[in-house]
Amino acid sequence: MKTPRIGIAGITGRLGSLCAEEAGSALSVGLSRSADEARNITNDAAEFACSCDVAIDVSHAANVVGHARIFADAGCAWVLGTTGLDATAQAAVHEAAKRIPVLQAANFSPALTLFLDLAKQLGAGLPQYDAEIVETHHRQKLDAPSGTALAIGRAVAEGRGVKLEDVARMDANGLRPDGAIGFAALRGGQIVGEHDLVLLAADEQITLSHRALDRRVFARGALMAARWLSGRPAGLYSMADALR
Ligand SMILES: NC(=O)C1=CN([C@@H]2O[C@H](COP(=O)(O)OP(=O)(O)OC[C@H]3O[C@@H](n4cnc5c(N)ncnc54)[C@H](OP(=O)(O)O)[C@@H]3O)[C@@H](O)[C@H]2O)C=CC1
Ligand SMILES: O=C(O)C1=N[C@H](C(=O)O)C[C@H](O)C1
Repeated sequence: MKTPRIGIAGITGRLGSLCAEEAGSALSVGLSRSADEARNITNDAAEFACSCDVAIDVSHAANVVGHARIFADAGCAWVLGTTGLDATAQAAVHEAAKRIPVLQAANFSPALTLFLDLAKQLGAGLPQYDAEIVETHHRQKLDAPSGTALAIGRAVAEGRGVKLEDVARMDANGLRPDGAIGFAALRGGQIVGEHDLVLLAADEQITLSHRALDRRVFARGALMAARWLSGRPAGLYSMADALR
């Protein structure tokens, strides 16, 4: 099978630039708000989508609705790692997945992908324990809580047979309701990404921790996902699907 041509949306960014390095000769095009012909970077999403077989999108949530339509029209596969999506953007992702293969992952790390399974198990096995999710990221990060923290929360909620939207506690003011899943976000320095899931009872607590030590772990995961996704049927896939 031929190597897919890889495009990177957000190619000038912290993660996008590492994805470009990892893609090597498979990199066919980049997308940025500032075109740079010498580096084969366009600012036209439609031109971008026609110049690659699979787009790795690590840009900004504000672009997701537009990318969903443009990538689906062009028929290019979409690896979506951008976080901070609102309900409208998420709905656009679901619509696009009816027409093209889409792999959406808030975190491309293989270990973090397994963490989500463990979080679901812990949620199911310890339904009465207070669940708290603490994440820490570099000072430049725009969205909070992180997409990964929300994915961990969704996994715990799924294990408990509830919807995260019904039990999420974003603000610790007031008495903690039973069954709440709490979130706390810290921002500072150049922390690549830290996530802790803590389950607390009166007589014990358990903490599941993940530390991304090098942002390259995400870039490598994104490239693996892109190679896996290219040529698949339309549908919405996860990192877990790619790692199976
Ligand atoms: N799934 C995963 O494993 C990971 C996901 N992420 C997510 O990827 C995204 C990018 O992260 P990161 O690389 O750190 O961010 P950066 O800010 O470093 O890069 C994002 C790039 O997107 C471009 N961009 C396009 N539109 C906008 C906009 N409206 N506002 C700001 N930037 C825009 C910018 O490039 P230009 O100015 O050239 O257009 C910018 O360089 C985030 O959503 C982050 O949470 C991050 C790490 C891991
Ligand atoms: O913005 C980041 O840096 C990261 N974003 C992702 C998220 O929001 O979960 C993944 C990782 O934690 C790094």
